[in-house]
Amino acid sequence: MSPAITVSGVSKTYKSGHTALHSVDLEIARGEIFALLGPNGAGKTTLISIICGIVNPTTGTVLADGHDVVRDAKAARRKIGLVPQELSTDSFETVYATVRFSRGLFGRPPNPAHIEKVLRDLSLWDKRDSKIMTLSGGMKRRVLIAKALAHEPDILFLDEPTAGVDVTLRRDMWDLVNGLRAKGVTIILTTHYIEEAEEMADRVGVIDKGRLILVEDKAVLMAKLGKRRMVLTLPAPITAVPAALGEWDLTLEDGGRQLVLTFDTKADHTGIPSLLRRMGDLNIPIIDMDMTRSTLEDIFVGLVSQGAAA
Ligand SMILES: Nc1ncnc2c1ncn2[C@@H]1O[C@H](COP(=O)(O)OP(=O)(O)OP(=O)(O)O)[C@@H](O)[C@H]1O
Repeated sequence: MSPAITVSGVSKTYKSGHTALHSVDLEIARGEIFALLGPNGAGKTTLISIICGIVNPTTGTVLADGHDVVRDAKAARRKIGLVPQELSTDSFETVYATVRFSRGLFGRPPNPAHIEKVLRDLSLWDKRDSKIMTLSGGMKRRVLIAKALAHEPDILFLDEPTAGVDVTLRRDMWDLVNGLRAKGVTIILTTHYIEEAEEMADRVGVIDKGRLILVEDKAVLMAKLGKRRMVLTLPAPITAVPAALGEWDLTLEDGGRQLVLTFDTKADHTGIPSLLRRMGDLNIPIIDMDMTRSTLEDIFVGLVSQGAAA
């Protein structure tokens, strides 16, 4: 089966001369939930806008469900729903009319049962006759999602779905994403929130300064995330890890002054109590003990700052 999205060699230089994307390649499988992480200005919105056919790439091609988003724009767009960051117009229309109209835009026949389901799923049914301009920010955000789902897209883009939203909407959003996942909808979300990627994504991509610098299964990243370090500071440096401590995953750092144990927090045994007992038996003194953890955030910040140094 062909991928849901194929991005090949996509670059974007705006009229201002600023290059927002440098030759991005990315494949997204059907039914996958893909989180695109990156700092402000990294190029996330530009990439999404190109895939959705709103912005033209300077070079490269994008296929959505096999349709070229520039040459075969109409067919590609029918497959795609986009939840943008902001509601661009404060409409006098009602919620129901707005969402129904969105469906019509994509040439889909009317389906009141589907519109009702979408509005109910998003707790908007009671507000169906309200004018958009009278709604709270959170409710407007729900309308954006309803509009994107009105034409039953196979691929849904969520651009910063939970930036600045309250906890209830955030939870509803996660439930909604899980419901769509169960139906086989492909979901691509951009986010600043690492925990959001951890909660929802199958795969994570990190974009920095217009370059996709990492694409990885979340499980692999979480395995890295699960690593912890216990740092034992010794009163005097040693030249090698003592042979009697060979059964633990130990390394020497800080010129032999620190003995570092790396362990997996998810493992049944961290090895800490037995190591400390053995060191006591061997009369190896310790003057300080510290725990550090590598998180997805660390991995992300590390990658992005490496990019900054380059
Ligand atoms: N229409 C435009 N004309 C010129 N430059 C633009 C335009 N749109 C975006 N840019 C620039 O391109 C870069 C990438 O912007 P983009 O909005 O894609 O980043 P982002 O990762 O989505 O950031 P954020 O998280 O802040 O939304 C930024 O430096 C931005 O200023």
